[in-house]
Amino acid sequence: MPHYDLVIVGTGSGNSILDHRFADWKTAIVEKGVFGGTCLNVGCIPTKMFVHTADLAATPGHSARFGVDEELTGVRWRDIRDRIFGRIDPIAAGGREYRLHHEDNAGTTVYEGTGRFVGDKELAVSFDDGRATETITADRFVLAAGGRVAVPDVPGLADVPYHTSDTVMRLDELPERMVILGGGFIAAEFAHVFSALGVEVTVVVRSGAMLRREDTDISERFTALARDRFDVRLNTATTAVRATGSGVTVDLDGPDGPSSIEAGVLLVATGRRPNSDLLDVAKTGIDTTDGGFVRVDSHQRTGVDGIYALGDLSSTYELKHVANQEARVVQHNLLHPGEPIESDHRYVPHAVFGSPQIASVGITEREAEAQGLRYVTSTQDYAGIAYGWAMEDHSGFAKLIADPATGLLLGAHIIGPQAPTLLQPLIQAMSFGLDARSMAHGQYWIHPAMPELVENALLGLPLD
Ligand SMILES: Cc1cc2nc3c(=O)[nH]c(=O)nc-3n(C[C@H](O)[C@H](O)[C@H](O)COP(=O)(O)OP(=O)(O)OC[C@H]3O[C@@H](n4cnc5c(N)ncnc54)[C@H](O)[C@@H]3O)c2cc1C
Ligand SMILES: NC(=O)c1ccc[n+]([C@@H]2O[C@H](COP(=O)([O-])OP(=O)(O)OC[C@H]3O[C@@H](n4cnc5c(N)ncnc54)[C@H](O)[C@@H]3O)[C@@H](O)[C@H]2O)c1
Repeated sequence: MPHYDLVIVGTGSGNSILDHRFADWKTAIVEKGVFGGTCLNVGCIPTKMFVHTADLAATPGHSARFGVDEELTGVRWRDIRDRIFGRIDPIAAGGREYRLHHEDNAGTTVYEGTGRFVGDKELAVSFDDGRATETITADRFVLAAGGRVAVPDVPGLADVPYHTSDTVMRLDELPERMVILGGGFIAAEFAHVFSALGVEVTVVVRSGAMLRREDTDISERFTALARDRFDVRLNTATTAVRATGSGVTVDLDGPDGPSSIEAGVLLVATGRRPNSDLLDVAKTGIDTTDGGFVRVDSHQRTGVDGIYALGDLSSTYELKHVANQEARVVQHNLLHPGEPIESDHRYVPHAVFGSPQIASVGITEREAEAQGLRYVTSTQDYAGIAYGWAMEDHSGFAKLIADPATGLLLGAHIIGPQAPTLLQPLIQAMSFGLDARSMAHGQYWIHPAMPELVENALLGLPLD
């Protein structure tokens, strides 16, 4: 049975751990799918390439108010798709090739199969091509096996062809109509993408708002704007799904009673779940949460000596920048076990790249209330800053939540053009303990640029 110093399961963020400092280690990487994991192949990167393309396609729809009459004369879906994956697929293939054949990886064995624990630090790797299962052991493991799409229990769903974020970006043809189940990140981003490219989109949301985990003001504004663009069914249950003629019929039950929609494509976007069950982590003594996330401490250590976990397998954030940060922590702690460092989860931001964009860090007003904090808020509309006039923006805003005594920011939420870029200095302020007054007054703000949105929001905070 081959024994290693270190085995890494998963080539998403896990693939970034091995570098020249591990050259003397006997290492193995186990990957069941495409090298590079979710973000590169079916997540962040292709979706944002589609989002940017969708932004371009949507431009003629709102250019007339500037006195510029533009017309969208066509969308070449296959060209869009092939340009995007023509860029991504070679990167994944290059990553695989590097680990398999480059001299840097002379000490690394790549197992292109599925790992599953069968005993204490014993991992059985099975292969799709009929090769016999191999069992490997190691002193240390890094579990970076991510998560997968969670498919809801809807009657009939298992019997119809449906898509998920794993497959929908590789469609051969755009459908006339698409039904999206779910009102979260993926629904918000793909509704924008496909609607901008000419597909009639219906979004089915079981609660009363899209993106309801955002600050309520943000979620309400986003939902209102989404309803102007797509058919958004709120407070609606999906009761059944049936295959019909050219696609799928989705039976719904909402505030106006039962209804049905026929669509060429059904996209299921109702969340993801960690792969701890497929990896059978319990067999090596690893504990999981009720949601199936591998339990780790602040050093990314599981309860089993020498086994670390990171990313979507152990983190409820399910964000790439979190997985990457945790991978750096694990890398350090493998190399310097006597001086372990901790992951920093104090101010984890996220962004939703729909239209409009949303970016957020820290707590929402709802959370501030629930925690009984003394707080103040300030909201600045894009419409109130010069660049907002230039953009004719009438719906975006930045909302800040701060401690009135110290001026330290507790949360920052932006909805509107370039929201993630505008949020970054606020993340920096929170991370480095810069108070709102110092941030607003202690530097120049370029006039008349978009960051004046942030400056004015800071100045608007009614601090003590
Ligand atoms: C559509 C979509 C868009 C997204 N957009 C963003 C975004 O804009 N910004 C952002 O921050 N995050 C985004 N995310 C989330 C982000 O992709 C993930 O948080 C991140 O990729 C997680 O990285 P990871 O290394 O933990 O897991 P993954 O990248 O999922 O890697 C896990 C790897 O392990 C392999 N594996 C799993 N089980 C086994 C096994 N038993 N044996 C062997 N190999 C195994 C898998 O094949 C996979 O390659 C998006 C996700 C999706 C689905
Ligand atoms: N820009 C980004 O960072 C980005 C983009 C896409 C995805 N992601 C990551 O991928 C993860 C998955 O995205 P997602 O949109 O699938 O999940 P999500 O958790 O954001 O949204 C899931 C949606 O499905 C609904 N839902 C859940 N179960 C349901 C059921 N049984 N029936 C009907 N509706 C149900 C929820 O109420 C919610 O509206 C996200 O949590 C996020 O971390 C990130």
